[in-house]
Amino acid sequence: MRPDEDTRRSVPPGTTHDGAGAWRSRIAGWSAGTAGGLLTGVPLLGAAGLARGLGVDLTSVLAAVIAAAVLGAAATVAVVQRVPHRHPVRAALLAGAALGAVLLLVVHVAAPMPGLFALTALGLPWAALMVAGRAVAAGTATLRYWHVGLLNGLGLAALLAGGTGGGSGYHWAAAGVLVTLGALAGATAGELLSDVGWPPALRPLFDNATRPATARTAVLAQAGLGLVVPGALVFATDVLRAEFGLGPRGAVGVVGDALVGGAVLAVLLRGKWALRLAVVAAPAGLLAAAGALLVGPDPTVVGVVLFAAGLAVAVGALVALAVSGERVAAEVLHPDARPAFVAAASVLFLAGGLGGAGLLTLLETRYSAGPALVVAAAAVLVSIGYARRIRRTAPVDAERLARVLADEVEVARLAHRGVRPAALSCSGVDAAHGPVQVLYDAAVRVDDGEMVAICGPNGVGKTTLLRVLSGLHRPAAGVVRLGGVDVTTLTAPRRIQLGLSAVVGQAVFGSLTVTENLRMHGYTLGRRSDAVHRGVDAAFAVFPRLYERRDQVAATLSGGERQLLVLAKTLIQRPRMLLVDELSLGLAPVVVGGLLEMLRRLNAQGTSLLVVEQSVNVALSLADRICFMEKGAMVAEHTVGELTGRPELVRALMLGGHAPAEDVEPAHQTPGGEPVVQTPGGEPASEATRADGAVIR
Ligand SMILES: Nc1ncnc2c1ncn2[C@@H]1O[C@H](COP(=O)(O)OP(=O)(O)OP(=O)(O)O)[C@@H](O)[C@H]1O
Repeated sequence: MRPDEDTRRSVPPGTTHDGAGAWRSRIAGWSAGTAGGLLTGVPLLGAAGLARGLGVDLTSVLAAVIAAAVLGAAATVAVVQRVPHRHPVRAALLAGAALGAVLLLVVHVAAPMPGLFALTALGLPWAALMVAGRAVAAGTATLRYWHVGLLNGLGLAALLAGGTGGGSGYHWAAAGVLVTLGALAGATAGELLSDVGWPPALRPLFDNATRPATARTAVLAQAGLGLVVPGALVFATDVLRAEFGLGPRGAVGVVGDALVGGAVLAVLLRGKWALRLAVVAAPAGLLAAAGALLVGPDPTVVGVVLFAAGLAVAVGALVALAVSGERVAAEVLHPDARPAFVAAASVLFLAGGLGGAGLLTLLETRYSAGPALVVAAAAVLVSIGYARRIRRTAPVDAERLARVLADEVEVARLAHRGVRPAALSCSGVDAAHGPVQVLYDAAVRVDDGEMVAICGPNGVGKTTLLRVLSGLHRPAAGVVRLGGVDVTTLTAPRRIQLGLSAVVGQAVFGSLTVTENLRMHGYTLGRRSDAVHRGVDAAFAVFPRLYERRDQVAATLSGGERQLLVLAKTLIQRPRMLLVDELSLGLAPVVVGGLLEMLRRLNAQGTSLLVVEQSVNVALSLADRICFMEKGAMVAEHTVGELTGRPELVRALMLGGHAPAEDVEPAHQTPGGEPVVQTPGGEPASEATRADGAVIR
């Protein structure tokens, strides 16, 4: 498979938010949003009606809905990942229907209606969310239609629950199933009308979608928002009945009105002020709703109106917060990652909604409305914290995206002129080990056929950068390109298949012989038996010393021989680009000399190389160019010609990563001198002592 087949754009042509595709995308966005709102709202808002109809407590019904939705989500994602990606809704529909049928069979004798009801929750809401992810591929404009649809769907669900809430829960359940199936049909129609593609694989796209800090925050904020918005609606319906003495019809009616008010407010709170105003309006609304509870428990008009108004303001502000946060995040995300981002945000929104509905109602029925309101207030505060963080991180992420997009334009421009892109490059790379950030905006570039070395003091992040490049460590930000193709989200095995190999550590099987190690490696790459044998023979031809020890177990090899074996393994991979970490570490100069010779031969055969080296002398004897790292960032870059004969400059770069001011003029202006190193084996010719007393070779 060619690289561009694997990393092709997930947003096909014709899906932009302008031109002929615009109305289709908007219909898809709106219908998917409506379906999502209905499918979420009907089981949640109808739970109280069903509980009454069946004579069971509300918490049990909500628990059943949550369990069914989680099961449905897992099934939907599993099915969608295994069928042709062009028809996710139909696949999800099938999955939901099949699981629902099984569930119906199981519960038929005991309680048919809860089974039918659970069918509503099972899988179907997630189908709508899948559509949402695709619909928004059309652009951020469609996002707005999706959100409007979501509110419409939730409002419709409230009206439906209000209209039938006075009657039997059975009738409600039947009506709910019919309406949700209708909504899903609408979403399917949206899918058919829109030619938006679905990402080839969810996992890497979700990874990508949550990589910039802004997007990650916005996705997490959705969970809190979900908890408050759909969760609060269920809770509010119950509070209106229990505290204000309204009937079921009246309660959902008031909630429906509050939703309409919230939707109007969400539409009004737009632009750059939205994030600022919403963070004030949301707690104010919640406070007003809590204050209304103090006016109760008498069913006074003032109390109900104040409660509904507070709810409307809180919900509207939170939805505005969600939309603005999502829009800001979408703007700092690469267009390829946007659909997955919205899908991830939607899934968390619904998860928060289901969890919130269960939690708030449980607190309210077991204790009182007070603790439930405290939890809702905490969720609001967390969401507000997220909104503030989004404002802080967005400019940095936007700048980074601009750089990545500019890179892409440059790569395309050069390709158009027949110029080959860099063999390997990365830019804007941030990476952390747990909470400790190690790489800061790191960048490196290796041209075709070039040998580049990375030097720097211990612990500055050289190995971490190599692991990011080879796919062994997931960066928090940045982009890695192999031959101009973005491979940031590809796994290490996929990168090996695309020609990028890494020698990191001395990973060999100690109990296997040299030959077995090489064969095993060939098989793990998925090579056929004859190809593996040819690869092993080729490796032995290059490494006669290994051939002599072909039947010796790897555990008994010397350090240098083991390093040779690791290199031989990479030969079997036939890499276009090879990354090597600390080849000379702990080895005698004569052994290092032999290994370097091997690297030169590989390079002469067309392999580009990026080596991490502690020993600047080894780097000087091997590479065309040396990049110096300090505290997780590249601070200097020189050709070997510029460094040769300038030990002071080299020493300064190794000590602090920066060249002294008087020593940065081009090499041809400096007086000639002895090269720092002359021997290919990397024999040290000069030494420097760092501030911490360590000796730099
Ligand atoms: N798995 C890990 N868990 C936690 N911290 C780690 C881990 N690996 C590396 N680090 C830390 O990250 C920082 C950078 O480590 P890294 O190995 O990338 O540096 P380096 O420049 O390659 O160092 P050296 O030249 O000594 O090999 C160090 O402070 C190290 O302690």
